[in-house]
Amino acid sequence: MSDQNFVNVTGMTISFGTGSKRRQVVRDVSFQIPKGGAYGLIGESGCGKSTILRALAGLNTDFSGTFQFDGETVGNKRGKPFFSRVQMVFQDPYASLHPRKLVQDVLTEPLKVHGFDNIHQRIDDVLRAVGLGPQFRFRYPHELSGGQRQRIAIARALIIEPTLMLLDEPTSALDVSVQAEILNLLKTLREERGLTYLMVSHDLAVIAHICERAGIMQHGRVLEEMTADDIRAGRATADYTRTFLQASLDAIPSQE
Ligand SMILES: Nc1ncnc2c1ncn2[C@@H]1O[C@H](COP(=O)(O)OP(=O)(O)OP(=O)(O)O)[C@@H](O)[C@H]1O
Repeated sequence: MSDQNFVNVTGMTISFGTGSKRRQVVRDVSFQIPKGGAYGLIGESGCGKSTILRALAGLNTDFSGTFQFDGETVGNKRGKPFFSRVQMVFQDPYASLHPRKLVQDVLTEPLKVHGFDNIHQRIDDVLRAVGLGPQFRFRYPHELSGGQRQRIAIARALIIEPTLMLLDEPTSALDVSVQAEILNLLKTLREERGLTYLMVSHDLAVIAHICERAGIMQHGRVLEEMTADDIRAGRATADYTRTFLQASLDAIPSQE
């Protein structure tokens, strides 16, 4: 398979509940991401964005449709080789870091699981890569700001050198000024390491800053795909997208 389809999701449908309470929350969603590309899923709360990300990450394997990654169809069971290449960063850095673990331990764990050597060097390197010094090794999460915590969560994902990062609203729990710093960090890391991103957000400005293309979602469906330029220019085809864009356009910074 060519690099054009590093990630290829086809006809993904996800339901929750049983019997009369069964409800489809993701309906026939398809999208592709080239290697090194960044794709966004945007939509209002509850439209199914995180459910898609969780399914791709293997946190919910009960879906229909196919997920091909780097030329191979990913089955229901995700083994270690999959997680050494695909890592997820969650929305809330307060919830995602164990309160009683030193940063050093948080970063050592994935290295041990995936059999990496040179642990101390790798920790120093990844801390530098996310803009933190080696002294952060000996801090607990409660000694860190929200932005620093999210940098550690990104470092934890990055330290095993994945190729695909699944980013679930990685800045929405942060103050606005810190959001920009983390977005710029994600942008730099992607450029430096050739990472591929799938990012979920309800915020068009965030998506337009990071992604080249995005699917606009409503009620579990992708209504239309747009480029970041389309988003900035407010070029939408579907009525819902037009309204959604209009409400957010003022917040989108122009491309530098
Ligand atoms: N494990 C689950 N069991 C039942 N329903 C679920 C489950 N997970 C998600 N849902 C429902 O699926 C729908 C989509 O949720 P999802 O979290 O994917 O939305 P979202 O677009 O990411 O919104 P948000 O930004 O608020 O997280 C919601 O109605 C949610 O209540």
